[in-house]
Amino acid sequence: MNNQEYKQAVQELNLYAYHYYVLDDPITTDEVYDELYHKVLDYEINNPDKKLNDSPTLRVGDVVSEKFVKAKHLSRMWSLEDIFNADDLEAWLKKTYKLDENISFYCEPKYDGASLNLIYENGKLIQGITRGDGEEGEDITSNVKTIRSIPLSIEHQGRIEIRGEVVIFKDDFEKINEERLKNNESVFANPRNAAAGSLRQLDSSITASRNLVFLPYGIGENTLEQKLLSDRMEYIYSLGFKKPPQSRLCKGFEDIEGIYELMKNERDNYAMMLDGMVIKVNEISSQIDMGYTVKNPRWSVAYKFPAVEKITTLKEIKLQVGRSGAVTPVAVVEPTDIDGVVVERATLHNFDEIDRKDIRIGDKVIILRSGDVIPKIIKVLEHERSGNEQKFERPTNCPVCGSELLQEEVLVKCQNLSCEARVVNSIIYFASKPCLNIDGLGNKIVEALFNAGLVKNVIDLFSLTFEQLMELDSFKEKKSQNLLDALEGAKGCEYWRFINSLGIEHIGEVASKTLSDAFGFSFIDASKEQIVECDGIGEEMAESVLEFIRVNRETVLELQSILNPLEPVKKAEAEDNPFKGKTVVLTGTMSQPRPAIKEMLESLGAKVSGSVSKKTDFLIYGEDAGSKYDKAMGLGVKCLTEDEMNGLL
Ligand SMILES: NC(=O)c1ccc[n+]([C@@H]2O[C@H](COP(=O)([O-])OP(=O)(O)OC[C@H]3O[C@@H](n4cnc5c(N)ncnc54)[C@H](O)[C@@H]3O)[C@@H](O)[C@H]2O)c1
Ligand SMILES: [Zn+2]
Repeated sequence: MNNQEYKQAVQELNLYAYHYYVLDDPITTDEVYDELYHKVLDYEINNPDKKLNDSPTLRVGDVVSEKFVKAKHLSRMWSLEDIFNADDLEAWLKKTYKLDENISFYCEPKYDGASLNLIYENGKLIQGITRGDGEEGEDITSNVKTIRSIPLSIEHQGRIEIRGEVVIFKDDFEKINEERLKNNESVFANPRNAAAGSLRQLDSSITASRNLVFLPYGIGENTLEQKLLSDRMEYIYSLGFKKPPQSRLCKGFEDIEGIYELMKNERDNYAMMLDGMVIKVNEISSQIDMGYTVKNPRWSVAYKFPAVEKITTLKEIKLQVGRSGAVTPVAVVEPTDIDGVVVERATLHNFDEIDRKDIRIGDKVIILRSGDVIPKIIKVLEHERSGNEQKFERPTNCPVCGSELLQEEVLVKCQNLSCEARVVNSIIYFASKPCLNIDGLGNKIVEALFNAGLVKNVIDLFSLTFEQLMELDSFKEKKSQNLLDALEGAKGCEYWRFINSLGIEHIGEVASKTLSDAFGFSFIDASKEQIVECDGIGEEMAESVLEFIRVNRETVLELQSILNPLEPVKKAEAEDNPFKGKTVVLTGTMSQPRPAIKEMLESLGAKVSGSVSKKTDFLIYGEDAGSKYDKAMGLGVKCLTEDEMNGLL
């Protein structure tokens, strides 16, 4: 890097930082930012006399937005030096041991959110301030007071600054985006932006609606006497703050690498996004001796995880037609390795989102892949356009059957009930695990059956003959017989499976069970009033059921007579007990398989649900409980061990 390039890089970094910190709308990935930042840092080490005053290496964060009233921190807030691999760690440890040999390390997750400083005096929360430039930030006290994991009063009387990260849990983030798509609003790029943007709202009621969570990671000004950071943090948790989902005291390199690997491998299972692990010297007296650079503590470092966001090129937009006829756009991108997985396709949500973001073929885009969620395009890099990018034309006809498409609110739908895509996908759905669970009826086979003209709907499946199957390519005796056996085996299924397999819009496994339990075979004659009385079934779902039955009554009856499902037995009313009528979630390893415990609880009249929400009454946890436990604690749900549960019975 020469001086000219250095000056340019500083400008570029400052522009990135402004979009990231002030506007909460980054225009590049952390990876690109970090790489350039380190080049700038190297240049400055070699050319200290050329260092620019506005270099990002000299500053924490960015200027404070004028939208808010400014407020000073009692003691300064810092950034963190970052490292990326075992060699960096070794070098960092060497440097740190030189300052003090007798140290140990406290490791905890690096949360990817927005930093916040809380000031308490005489046991009362008096101010909440964003980090800002480290000296002063934005006074967002009224927003902060809406966050339920921030106690408004604590038992500690002395003046104290408690620092932490404000995050949005990953599944809340998905829900917010789903909701925004439904309301025709643009989606948040990632949980970090959503958290930072929600925290820095001028209208506190918006902050309050976003389910933000505060995780403390440090202490500023204080009068504490504990000599170890880990003891101080324990004390903070005891005041009513959330604990990290993982933390460990480490002696040195081996220990640190061990817990780093563990957190990195588990990162998808935590409720919140992590972008690394933070290592801190545990002895407070050593921390004080080591002190700070202009920007970072010398006693701490961020050990980053591999990036989950990458820049790639959008090559093509393909169209997919689902079983409901909904046509969705799918992005085909230049194959890109993200944390060990090559990503070639990404979701674009819907056509309105393409228009809103003005996504064009040939654009450079940021894609995010985290956990098992489908990779998404979260951002178009408009400033990188060459002018050769092509606008995408919204389809007017079904890409599969050619019939005219209809716009239904935010969805674009093929109305043709015998459209191959609709038929094939609905048969695949019919045979899938949570429906009739018919082995051997995947994509390829259903397509072959459809193309041979043997199957035009699910009822046709049950008149297939051995001879017909044998005439198909790739079908030999065994495969043909297996398929016929599997179809025969679907008969006599549980009634809820039958309901679920119909593919009624908005009616999934849980609702199917509810309807089956509530109505049994008279499900088909239930009225809207009766249906909405069921727990967890709203107006929209009820209307969807009625509309489906109205149109498909004959088919449903015919299918029922073919499948001959078991009539659900009405459960005897359970005797009074602490779980009756309550919603319970199970997590972790227990003394018996979870389905057995689920059944036991259901027989007591409890509803056992798969995910934790505000409506959950109890979480019952076994060993190695992960994100569900964190989430339940965050929401204040009563958490019981298996023994405690048994104790209540
Ligand atoms: N994409 C972009 O355009 C862009 C622009 C600027 C900065 N960035 C990103 O921001 C990073 C630099 O920003 P920074 O100065 O905020 O530093 P940082 O995010 O690397 O580290 C410091 C911050 O980490 C947070 N943190 C989370 N968990 C913590 C824990 N357990 N202990 C201590 N702190 C914890 C705190 O908020 C703290 O202020 C860069 O690495 C870059 O990836 C990206
Ligand atoms: Zn079609």
